[in-house]
Amino acid sequence: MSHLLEVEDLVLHHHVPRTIADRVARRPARVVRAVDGVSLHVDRGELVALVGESGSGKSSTAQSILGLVTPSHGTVRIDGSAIEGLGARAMRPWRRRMQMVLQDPYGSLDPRCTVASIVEEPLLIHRLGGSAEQRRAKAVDALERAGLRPAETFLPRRPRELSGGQRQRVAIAAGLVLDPSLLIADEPASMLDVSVRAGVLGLLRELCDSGETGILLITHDLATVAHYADRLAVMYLGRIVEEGPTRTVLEAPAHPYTRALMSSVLHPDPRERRSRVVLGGDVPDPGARPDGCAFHPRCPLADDGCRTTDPALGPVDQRPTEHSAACLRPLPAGHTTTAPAGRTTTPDLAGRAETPDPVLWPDRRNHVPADTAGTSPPAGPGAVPEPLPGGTVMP
Ligand SMILES: Nc1ncnc2c1ncn2[C@@H]1O[C@H](COP(=O)(O)OP(=O)(O)OP(=O)(O)O)[C@@H](O)[C@H]1O
Repeated sequence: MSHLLEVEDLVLHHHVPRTIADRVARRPARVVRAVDGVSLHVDRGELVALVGESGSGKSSTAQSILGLVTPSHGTVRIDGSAIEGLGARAMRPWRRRMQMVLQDPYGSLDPRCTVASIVEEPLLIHRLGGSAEQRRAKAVDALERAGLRPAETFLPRRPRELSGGQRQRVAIAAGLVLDPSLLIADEPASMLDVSVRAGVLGLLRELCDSGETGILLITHDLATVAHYADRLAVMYLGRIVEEGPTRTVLEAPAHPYTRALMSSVLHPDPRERRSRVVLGGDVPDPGARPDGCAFHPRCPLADDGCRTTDPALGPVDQRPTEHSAACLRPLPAGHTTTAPAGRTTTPDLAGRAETPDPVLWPDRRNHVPADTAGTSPPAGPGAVPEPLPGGTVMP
């Protein structure tokens, strides 16, 4: 059976025009490989999180899926039908089925409009909804589904009269009014207070649980999605470097980049001391992708092989699982690996063996059974923080 959304080998290259300085220096035009061969799928009732640092290509992936930009290569299928490269007219019915929720509930809503007109507008654009009464009824239904109850009391209000969380719910209602099968939410909670974030993300989870909608949630915040996503796809420099069921990836992050993202998440218990690796440097320029594994300049585990071999996304384990990583030395839970020096050991992010972080470098003895494992990392004896190359360690 076909997936609700299936993306295969998606590539988006931006051709950056030469500046005067480039011409003077006789530098060629640059090609930015914002998306560099992404494949993923989302099913109905499923919330898939696309996670990565700023500049990793998450928004470019979303825009390519939605047809807002034309991908250079690859296939995007909705319920088995290929939609990439369709013209505006042919794309119209598909646009209705794919709605986007943007990051900024302050900027995305017209301050002059009432909630009623904001939520009814997509029906008018797509010439749906019938009479004014029918459109109003659909708007009320969408607001209720977005958790704004009683919906009638919100209809005459303007965005400035609403809280940040309520504005984001209005934006979600404006997407829901078209009954989309796929919702792409680009950092929908990142501009909201922590106290209302959970409400908005919980709403997205509820929409998935109703079974009709699938959601691709784009975020840089691994901690937030841990509680809501069914599957994670971790993106680095235009490619997916690790993917799998959320619990599997968080319990046994196989790619050093995923482990570094996890370690940069603040732990709620300040008494727990464990080494946290905050990645040094920025995502490299996608116009000058490093040779070999693109993560190797920031990876303390990189060896000569990583500098020359570009690893493909492949299964982490020999057992049939959905957990994949693009790393020459992926580390599932309890695994040991050969450190650069040739010893068989469990290395820390610096490649040293003596003080493995029990959370990021799980050991079989610390393994948390699946039924007791929550989304927060298990407590364990804390390693004494020490500076690591390529990053900063914080207690
Ligand atoms: N129109 C464009 N022209 C040239 N380069 C672009 C263009 N749009 C995006 N890029 C580059 O493509 C890369 C990926 O950008 P993208 O916005 O998709 O990343 P992101 O992971 O969504 O980041 P953020 O979370 O900051 O939005 C970045 O290096 C960005 O500078």
